Amino acid sequence: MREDYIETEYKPKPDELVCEYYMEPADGVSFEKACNHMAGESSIDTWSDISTLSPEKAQELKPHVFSIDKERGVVKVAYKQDLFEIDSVPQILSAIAGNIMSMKLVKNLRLEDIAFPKDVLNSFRGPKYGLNGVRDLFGVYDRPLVGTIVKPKVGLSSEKHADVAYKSFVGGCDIVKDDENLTNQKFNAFDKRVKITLDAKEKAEKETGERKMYLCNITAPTCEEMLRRAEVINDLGGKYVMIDIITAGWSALQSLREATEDMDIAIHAHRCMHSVMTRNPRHGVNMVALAKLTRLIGHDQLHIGTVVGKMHGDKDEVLSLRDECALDYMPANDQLHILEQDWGNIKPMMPVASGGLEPGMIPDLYNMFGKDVIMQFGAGIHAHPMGTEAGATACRQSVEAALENITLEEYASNHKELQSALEKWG
Ligand SMILES: O=C(O)[C@H](O)COP(=O)(O)O
Ligand SMILES: [Mg+2]
Repeated sequence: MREDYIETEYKPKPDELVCEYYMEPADGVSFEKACNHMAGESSIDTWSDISTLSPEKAQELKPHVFSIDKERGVVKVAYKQDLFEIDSVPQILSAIAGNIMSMKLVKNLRLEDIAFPKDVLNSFRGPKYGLNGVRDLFGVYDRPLVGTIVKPKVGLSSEKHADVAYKSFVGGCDIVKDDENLTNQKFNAFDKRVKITLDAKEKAEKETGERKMYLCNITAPTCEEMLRRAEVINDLGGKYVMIDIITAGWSALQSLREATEDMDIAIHAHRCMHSVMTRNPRHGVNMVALAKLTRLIGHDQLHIGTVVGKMHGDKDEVLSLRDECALDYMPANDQLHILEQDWGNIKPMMPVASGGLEPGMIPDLYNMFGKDVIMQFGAGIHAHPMGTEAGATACRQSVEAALENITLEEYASNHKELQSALEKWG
């Protein structure tokens, strides 16, 4: 192992990918030694001197640890883009979040953020629709979009599923989506569900005069089957697919984005299982890095948390995820471990707030997110005392109250669905 990767005077070059890490060396290991091994193992080096690594090659490709803050455990590394297959998220992650996460020399290691150089950005498609394209799909520009997740998560027949979707649509939902663990089970097979739920969507569109979308989960055992399911939806005139991004895997996400280039299909990204990597603040991968990779690949909308709902994620974290989805230029924020990123031609993604939400939370969500968000309610609609349709209506009423800056109590006085929701959830 070479021990010359630390150069705190070094300034990253435009052809380098920069990573920020949080690092705790193992007991008895110096911070510098851990830095050198982490930078080497993630690029050109290994645990002992290797005669096959020439000084010239090392000079050309060596990583630079250009910033160290021992007190906070923060380390920044610049990697030459030639180290990577620059249009492959799996390969990039195998380097910058691969073996290094398992090294005995570090007690804890967390990839906080990745800043992509121009050539990497340009080798990915980014979202086809993105935030503004999603708005165009609905023709809705002046309010947050409202969605539901059919509940129960699993167990309904396809017919019952389509009926719950229909009631949600006519009650006021713009979006109905499958839950993350509903794919192609015996009780509710994919091909039947997608057909009759899209029929229910069309019926509701005719009755309400609003554009509606059904986000069917195409997560599948193989890429071939996932793409077949996307094609079925496209052939039926569906405009959306949903995918579980972590369990499906990065190659599947890239394959899906490539395939949808020739379809009229937007992609909804559900992040279930992300907490295996993102929840421990001292080890793993920050959700910000995963969100940036999802945007780079080109999914159109992503779950980012709610602050007020049932999942972990404080306000700072959720809002920096929102910004990383939606801004064209992300300024650096040292405190939040955010690196500067100019997104160039990569379109913004629509942020999605979902998990443990009910109508009474909408004004808080609106204050935090503004209009550019999809708010999704599972139990917050299907556990409404007057039923699914009224639950959806209560959500739309709450959005109206938030937009008009009227208290929910006041608005509820002549909107019975909202009144009933407030009585149930307080
Ligand atoms: O996938 C999701 O985001 C959850 O299923 C939301 O459901 P809930 O609103 O009932 O928590
Ligand atoms: Mg869910």
